[in-house]
Parts: sequence; C-alpha cells; structure tokens
Amino acid sequence: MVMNQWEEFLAPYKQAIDELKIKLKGLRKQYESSDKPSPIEFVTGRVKPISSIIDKANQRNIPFDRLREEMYDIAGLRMMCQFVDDIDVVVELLRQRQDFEVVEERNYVEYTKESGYRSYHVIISYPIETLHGQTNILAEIQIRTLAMNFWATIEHTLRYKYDGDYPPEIRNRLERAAEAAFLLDEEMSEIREEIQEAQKYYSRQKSNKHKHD
Ligand SMILES: Nc1nc2c(ncn2[C@@H]2O[C@H](COP(=O)(O)OP(=O)(O)OP(=O)(O)O)[C@@H](O)[C@H]2O)c(=O)[nH]1
Ligand SMILES: Nc1ncnc2c1ncn2[C@@H]1O[C@H](COP(=O)(O)OP(=O)(O)OP(=O)(O)O)[C@@H](O)[C@H]1O
Repeated sequence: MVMNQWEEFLAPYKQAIDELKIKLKGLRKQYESSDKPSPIEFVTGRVKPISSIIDKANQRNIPFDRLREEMYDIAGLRMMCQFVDDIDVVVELLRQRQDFEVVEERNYVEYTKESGYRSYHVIISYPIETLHGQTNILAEIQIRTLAMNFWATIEHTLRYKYDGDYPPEIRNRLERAAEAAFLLDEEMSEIREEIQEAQKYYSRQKSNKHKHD
C-alpha cells in the first residue's frame, strides 16, 4: 500500500478512536457529576502505527485485504481503573451499550498470561458513518488497574529492547514486579472503602471551596 492508501484505510479507525475517546471519557464525567465513585480513572486511545501493522501482518500471515477482518487492534483503547473490582463494572457498562457490539472477551485478569500480563480485553464491532455509508470496524478495549498498567507499560518497553528474549536477571525481576503489582492491587482492594471515603471528602471540600471563591 502506498501512503495515501494507508491514509484512506486508517481514516475510519482514526474517526472511531476520536469518537470512542469522547464517549468513554464521558462515562467518567457522568460519574463525577453523580455522587458515585467512578470505576474509570482515565482513558487513552491510539491508532496502531503503520510499521506495527505491517510487522504484525507479516508475522501472522495476514494479507492486506484481510486486515479489517483479522487485525482487531488497529483501533485500541485503554480504560484504567483504581481497583480490580472496577474492571467488572466497566466491562458490564461496555456490554450494555447500544452504540457498539461486544464480539469477544479475553479475561487475562483471572487467567494471567505466562509473561505476567494481566488485563481484561473486550473486542467490539463499532459502526462508523462515512460518505460512502456505514461500515463496521473492530476495536480492542483493554481494561486494567493502574498497577496492571504500570507493569504492562514497563514490560512493553523492555520487550522492544530485548525483542521478547529477556536475560534471566531481567525475566526474574519482571516476574517479581508482576507479583508486586498483584499484591498492590490486593492491598488497595482491602482499603478500598477507606480510600473512597477520603476521595469523597476531598471532592466535597474542593467543591465547597469553589463555591466560596
Ligand atoms: N506489555 C504486555 N502487553 C501485552 C502482553 N500480552 C498482550 N498484551 C497486550 O494485549 C494486546 C493483545 O494481546 P492478546 O489478546 O494476547 O492478542 P494476541 O493477538 O494473541 O497477541 P498479540 O500479538 O500480543 O496482539 C497486545 O497487542 C498488547 O497490547 C504482554 O505480555 N505484555
Ligand atoms: N488497546 C490499546 N489502547 C491504547 N494504547 C495501546 C493499545 N494497544 C497498544 N497500545 C499502545 O500503542 C503503542 C503502539 O503499540 P503497538 O500496536 O505497536 O504495540 P502492541 O500492542 O504490543 O502490538 P503487537 O500486538 O503488534 O505486538 C504502544 O505504546 C502500546 O502500549
């Protein structure tokens, strides 16, 4: 594919990411204006870089004319949560939406990957309105806690450096870090109510202060 063919191919994915970021960030805003604590801490999204699409297509033998059907992470979003239990709440919110359809779920929270990776993945089919009519694209939403995200971000960077083939010392440290992230999530869950009371108190103080400013 030449450059403007890529641009044309990626346009609906860019549009999907722009729309979905607004929609999913909107969920957090709705929680903020209610008195319920938000299960969503923050949302990010990206369109997969062209070089990464080409590498993955080559590794998996995916012909370019099958990319829309077979590569489901060209549009990718992440929803970060404070607590492990929030992940289920977010997944349920996604399942109940009318503006897209959940086509697959992968539970790497319960079934941790061998690398130590934990996250809940939801693949959706999302309708995009274009000049040529409606088209459905696949997008991947990764839902994870802040601790899971910290580990995965560091591991992703190292994976690039070592091409997934870690020296034993690094492998060992990554395993211990995954264990530490797991324990951190457990500890935070134990003091969840305490934390949420404090957050409620803090946001009440903040809004009182604004009223008096
Ligand atoms: N940092 C990190 N991220 C991972 C790992 N495994 C999966 N992911 C993330 O999850 C995405 C999808 O992973 P999977 O559900 O395993 O999909 P897959 O097609 O079997 O494998 P990938 O080649 O990793 O896309 C990846 O593109 C990464 O963003 C991991 O071990 N470490
Ligand atoms: N679903 C997602 N939401 C937000 N960011 C993502 C998502 N998936 C990957 N990213 C980020 O996008 C950047 C480029 O990702 P890229 O697609 O090359 O990585 P990857 O997910 O590891 O890919 P691959 O599956 O091809 O190994 C990285 O910083 C990665 O962390």
